Amino acid sequence: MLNQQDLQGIYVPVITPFLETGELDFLSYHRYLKSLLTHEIQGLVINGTTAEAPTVAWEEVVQIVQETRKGLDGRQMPLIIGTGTNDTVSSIKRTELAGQIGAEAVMIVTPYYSRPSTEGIVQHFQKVAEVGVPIIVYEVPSRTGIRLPVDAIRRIMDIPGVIGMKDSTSGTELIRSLAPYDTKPILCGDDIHFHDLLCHGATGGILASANVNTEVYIQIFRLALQGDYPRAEKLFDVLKPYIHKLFEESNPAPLKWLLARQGLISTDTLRLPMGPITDELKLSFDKLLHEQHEPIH
Ligand SMILES: O=C(O)C1=N[C@H](C(=O)O)C[C@H](O)C1
Repeated sequence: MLNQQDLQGIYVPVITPFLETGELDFLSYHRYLKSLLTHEIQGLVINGTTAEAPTVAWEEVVQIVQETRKGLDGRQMPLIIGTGTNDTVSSIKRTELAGQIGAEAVMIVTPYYSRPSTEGIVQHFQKVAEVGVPIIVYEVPSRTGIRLPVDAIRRIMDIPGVIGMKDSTSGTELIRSLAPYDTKPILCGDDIHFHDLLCHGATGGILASANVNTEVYIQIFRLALQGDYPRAEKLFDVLKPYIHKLFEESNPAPLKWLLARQGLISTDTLRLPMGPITDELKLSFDKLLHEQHEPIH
């Protein structure tokens, strides 16, 4: 099981490759995973936003975990599984099941859609934490429609079993508000703010864009760890145009297109209501890739 000290470095949220028919494509998954695992990443996040969690059934998540372990071939690497929903009971059930299949931690998103009260949200995290699998709180207002007040985040972070947070709040306001307190580790979950958050004490990131240029992300993290933020920023500036393109349309559609273009997955198929990127983005992404260098796997 993960603890607070483990929340350091680059965690990569994996995609879920599909065949054109919409079924899971494990041939592609293994090719993609093999390439990813050539890097010294800290761990993998399965069933996150990047994995299209809303359209992947739990039975499929179990299969993906099994295939991931096969791909790891004995290598020790933490697997974090996304088990948060907007229903406390189902989040508890999924967290129990994730624990049974060996999740080292789970990622629990702020419950969305039903607009629960702050009190209800704190209780949601308390109940899920009682399962006993370490929790990474995932705060992503742009997707959930809720921005938790700092007090509530502090209460949630204080829950035993919560080991840290993935901050996707688009900026440094939250991390700066938490800085005066002895808070648990914060991982950046908003790719374009990775360097900014490192400067404010983030201990790493869970970054969809680190599926490509992975080595550069690792270097940026290492430079920040040494306190060399200017060099880290120089490297990060190189990544910015890619990050902008990867998030110009909903993640993970641009990422899947890019991985398919690189031959790592066989198609860029997404499950509806998600769909492929527009021709305009394909053209402008191609232009970027020709002007700059192709990303490093
Ligand atoms: O799946 C994830 O984990 C991530 N999802 C975010 C999103 O798509 O909103 C982006 C972040 O890079 C990681």
